[in-house]
Amino acid sequence: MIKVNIDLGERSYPIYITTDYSSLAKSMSLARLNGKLALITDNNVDKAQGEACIEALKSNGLKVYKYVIEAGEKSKNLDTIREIYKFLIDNKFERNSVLIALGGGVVGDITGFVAATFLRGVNFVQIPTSLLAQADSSVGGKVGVDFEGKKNIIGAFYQPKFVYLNVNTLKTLPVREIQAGMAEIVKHGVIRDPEFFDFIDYNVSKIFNFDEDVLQYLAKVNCTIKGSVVEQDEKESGLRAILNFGHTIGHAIESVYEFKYLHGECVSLGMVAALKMACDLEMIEENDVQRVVETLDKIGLPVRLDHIDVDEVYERMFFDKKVKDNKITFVLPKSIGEVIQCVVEDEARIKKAISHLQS
Ligand SMILES: NC(=O)c1ccc[n+]([C@@H]2O[C@H](COP(=O)([O-])OP(=O)(O)OC[C@H]3O[C@@H](n4cnc5c(N)ncnc54)[C@H](O)[C@@H]3O)[C@@H](O)[C@H]2O)c1
Ligand SMILES: O=C(O)C(=O)C[C@@H](O)[C@H](O)[C@H](O)COP(=O)(O)O
Ligand SMILES: [Zn+2]
Repeated sequence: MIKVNIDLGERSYPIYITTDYSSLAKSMSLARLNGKLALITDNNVDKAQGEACIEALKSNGLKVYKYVIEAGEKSKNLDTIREIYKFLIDNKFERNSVLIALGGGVVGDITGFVAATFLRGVNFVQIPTSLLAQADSSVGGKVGVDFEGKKNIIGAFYQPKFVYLNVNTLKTLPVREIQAGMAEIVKHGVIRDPEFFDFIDYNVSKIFNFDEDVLQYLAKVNCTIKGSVVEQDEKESGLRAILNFGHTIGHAIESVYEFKYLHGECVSLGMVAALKMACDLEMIEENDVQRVVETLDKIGLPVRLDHIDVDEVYERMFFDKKVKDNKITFVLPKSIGEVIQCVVEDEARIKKAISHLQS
């Protein structure tokens, strides 16, 4: 088992990178979590992973209350939150209770938000089962839901007690979801680590063939990159916004197309648009842009769309959390491994970047 620590003072926690559920019960004891347990999952994950995970928890003699939501982004809203609150109240959950998120980013974001707000905060554990959740959403404490078509507009920062990352859960994940998860991994390489970017590019086929060593190394470096950014700026007052590379345009595409495209797919498109904008601004070499686009393409991620409604996407970008005084801050790469934050006010330039996505 590999351990990565996220150092946030009294909110510090370990990420355990494993290949099965056998250390889960021990991890619960180590974290001194012995209150009532609610496992929140979705219908797909429940079918694929529920039994093995619950069996592992029960080996501590723990009773597990399970709540299953419908899979997909459309569940990431306040209606689902309300139903989970009712479930917890009906089953008399108390302050020392533990909410376990078993699933992808949707389950993690929802469960974390309930944990942050129910009884003003109960214990929270992340067991990420999608590649995207293992590489990104289970780490760093951003939790929340979408509202009226706007992404993550209601939420909190709330850290888990630990993250239990079993790379073999990926074996039951659909290929399209693995591709989507890879977008956030490529993002980490582009914003912080050129060697890691090369590693990803070189190992694409091993990743898709579930090579345990490659997957564990991938998870370790990802969590270390994301963790180091979060450690320096937990509440996103500055540096952390670099983790939003590709998300300004990406989130807008996600909302405009009403979640027809997966989050990771939209991040891929958003990264391509940001790279093109940086190239137009002569900040990055064309060659670096091409390398990232080729890697995304090799993974099977979208790098353009048959049709893109440039005006709609532009309007929707103004709900981004990086908007201040109606001006948008973009995260733009200078090279593979380095990004800067930069206000871009020129509407024509922004629209040109979006229109680069039209095939
Ligand atoms: N909090 C953060 O920092 C953060 C970071 C990145 C993304 N996000 C959010 O995460 C969400 C996307 O996460 P996601 O891509 O994991 O989506 P998801 O949670 O919808 O999971 C993707 C799909 O895979 C299924 N699935 C997950 N694990 C499985 C497994 N092991 N076997 C079989 N099926 C499995 C799910 O049921 C779902 O259908 C978005 O809402 C995004 O905004 C949050
Ligand atoms: O952890 C972060 O910080 C991120 O920005 C990671 C993103 O990949 C993630 O999609 C996040 O949920 C986006 O946050 P938002 O604040 O732009 O809604
Ligand atoms: Zn993201």
